[in-house]
Amino acid sequence: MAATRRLSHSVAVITINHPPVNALSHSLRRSIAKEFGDASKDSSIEAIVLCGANGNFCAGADIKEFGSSTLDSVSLNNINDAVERCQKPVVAAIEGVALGGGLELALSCHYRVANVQARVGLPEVLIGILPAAGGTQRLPRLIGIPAALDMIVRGRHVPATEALQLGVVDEVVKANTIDAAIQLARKVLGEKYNHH
Ligand SMILES: CCC/C=C/C(=O)SCCNC(=O)CCNC(=O)[C@H](O)C(C)(C)COP(=O)([O-])OP(=O)([O-])OC[C@H]1O[C@@H](n2cnc3c(N)ncnc32)[C@H](O)[C@@H]1OP(=O)([O-])[O-]
Repeated sequence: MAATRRLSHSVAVITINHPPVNALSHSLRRSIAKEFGDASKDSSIEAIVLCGANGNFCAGADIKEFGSSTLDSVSLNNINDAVERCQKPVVAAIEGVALGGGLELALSCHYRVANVQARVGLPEVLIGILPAAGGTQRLPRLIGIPAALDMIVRGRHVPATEALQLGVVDEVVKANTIDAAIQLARKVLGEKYNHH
């Protein structure tokens, strides 16, 4: 399991890979933090796209690690704060599911592009916990308190088209989600240069 990085023009594409659903295990979090940190510092990189392998963005915390005493040296909160603070535009490309900590990671990105088949949600309540990696702050900020509360207390999976209407995602595409995210990043960069 690892996050890998490739370059498309000046956009770094970081792929989260932990089959089958890219659950955020301790070692995956370390790997994301490393790749993201390196991309943030690399002066040849102007924007970053975060995406998932295996047809999914990320199904959240690794349930198989719940109750284990692994020292949490790289918390998802640390990663999310670094993503949000990044000086370069960061775009999430969401295929499959972005659930729980996976959606919280996507919410920390500056923009979100979703495949039309994707689903997003905060299902924590269904397993007796609350979103704890920024979702209870970032989601209401993005879509307002009533809509965010509805998602948080019901834990339902919201289809991409509804997520677009609610404002959880910025764009929905039928195919080539990662390419669309790269395009969006390049468009944002173009706007930045046009304003200077
Ligand atoms: C870090 C900060 C705090 C964050 C907290 C959270 O994120 S809380 C929220 C945490 N997230 C959730 O509560 C989401 C819970 N997951 C789901 O809702 C569904 O599994 C699904 C929609 C992701 C896929 O549905 P589907 O019908 O297409 O497939 P399926 O259900 O048959 O699963 C396929 C395989 O994936 C495995 N696996 C799945 N999720 C996890 C996971 N999180 N972990 C590990 N493994 C996971 C599953 O065991 C199975 O493995 P197996 O047995 O083949 O070796």
